[in-house]
Amino acid sequence: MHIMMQRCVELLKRVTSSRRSYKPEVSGSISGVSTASETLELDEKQPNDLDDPMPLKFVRDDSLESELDAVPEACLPSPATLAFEHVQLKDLEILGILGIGTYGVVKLARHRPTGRAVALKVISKDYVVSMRQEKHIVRERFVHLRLRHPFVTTLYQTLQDDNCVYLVLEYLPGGELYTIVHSETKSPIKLPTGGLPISAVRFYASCIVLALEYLHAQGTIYRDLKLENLVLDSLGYPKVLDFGFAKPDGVAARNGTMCGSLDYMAPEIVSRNQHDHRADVWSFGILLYELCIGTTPFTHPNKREQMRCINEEPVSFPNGFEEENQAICDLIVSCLAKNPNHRLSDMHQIKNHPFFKRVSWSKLLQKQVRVPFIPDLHGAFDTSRFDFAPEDPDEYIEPYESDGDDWAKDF
Ligand SMILES: Nc1ncnc2c1ncn2[C@@H]1O[C@H](COP(=O)(O)OP(=O)(O)OP(=O)(O)O)[C@@H](O)[C@H]1O
Repeated sequence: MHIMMQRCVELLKRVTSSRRSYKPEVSGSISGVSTASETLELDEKQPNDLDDPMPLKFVRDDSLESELDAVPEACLPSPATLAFEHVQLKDLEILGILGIGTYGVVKLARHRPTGRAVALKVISKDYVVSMRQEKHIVRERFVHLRLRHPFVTTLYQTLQDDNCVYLVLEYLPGGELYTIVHSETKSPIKLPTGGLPISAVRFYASCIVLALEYLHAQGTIYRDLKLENLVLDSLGYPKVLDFGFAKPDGVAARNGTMCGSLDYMAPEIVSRNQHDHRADVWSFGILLYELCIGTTPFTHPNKREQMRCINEEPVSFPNGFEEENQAICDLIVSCLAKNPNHRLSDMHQIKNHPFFKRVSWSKLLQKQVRVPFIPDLHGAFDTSRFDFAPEDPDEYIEPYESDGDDWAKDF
């Protein structure tokens, strides 16, 4: 494992309590995948295999250039639309580590000139190159910078120095939705039987519907919907973060691109068929199930068997749940049709489903509805909703030696 990531993982391990047993602290990637039935070839730097209980993130390079060509220029961010720009690294006081992802360490920082809290996603250039993820990181920046929505994390700016690229994000102090669903100690609304009360499910799901509706209208497929990528703001509203797998939808996804977390992955992605925004509808169905039940519906310690379940097994609910919760179960089943042509086709159809009948979408968008859980926070720098680790003063960052390909030039 890369040394910087390893040090951060060690640091967080010291403070991390219970996490999803099947969530990796740093997940792996599979390269060279050709068909689902073939043995998946693993990147030698990631010693996982299909029988490993750790989940994998599936990544395969696809051409960025043609996707960028397909995005109308009007969609690109104008500097005038950015609310918080001209941040310089020297102005950021790093306070500690909020989270570790596959590619980045996310730190809390104080912007000294304004006194504002920001989340700084730090990504080692050496790590990016060693994992052959240059195009995905460039795409994350490209897609995320132009997004502005109440339920999408704002990316203010990107930066770079010799060894790292940086994403300067708004800090969301309410913690991950994962914590609300799974934590025994930090979730006052988690049901003893697992899952959340249906009214809370409806609230979080409605916000996510609006976020996905916005992303799809922007021509972006998100492709990485999961509880860990939904973080609450100070009012308790969830926001989508992490656009590492998002892609402009201008060009249909080619065969072969596997991306996202397997638990949430649509059958057409698992089977390496073409996919579009309906892959997000599937992931939304999985998320709904997890919000209700407390687990995802297609899990198995063996990844090949899990893929078979995703492709073949019908979704089933615990005893009695369906009888008492017909509307949400119907919605889940309609999102989890194996064939994307038989699925609810878009967020508009989902909004019109009876489960959301009483939702006032306009009030929700203005954040004027009753929230099931308001984080108890003390100030803009409160980290109590995270497994926060003070920054390691000895943190080592692998020096980066460019081979001449200036992939980070726009950061
Ligand atoms: N803006 C933010 N505010 C608060 N916490 C954040 C923010 N951004 C990220 N985090 C925390 O850091 C974690 C990792 O961030 P992120 O998902 O962006 O990294 P990643 O490397 O892309 O991860 P992944 O493994 O999902 O690809 C999140 O799950 C969350 O806990």
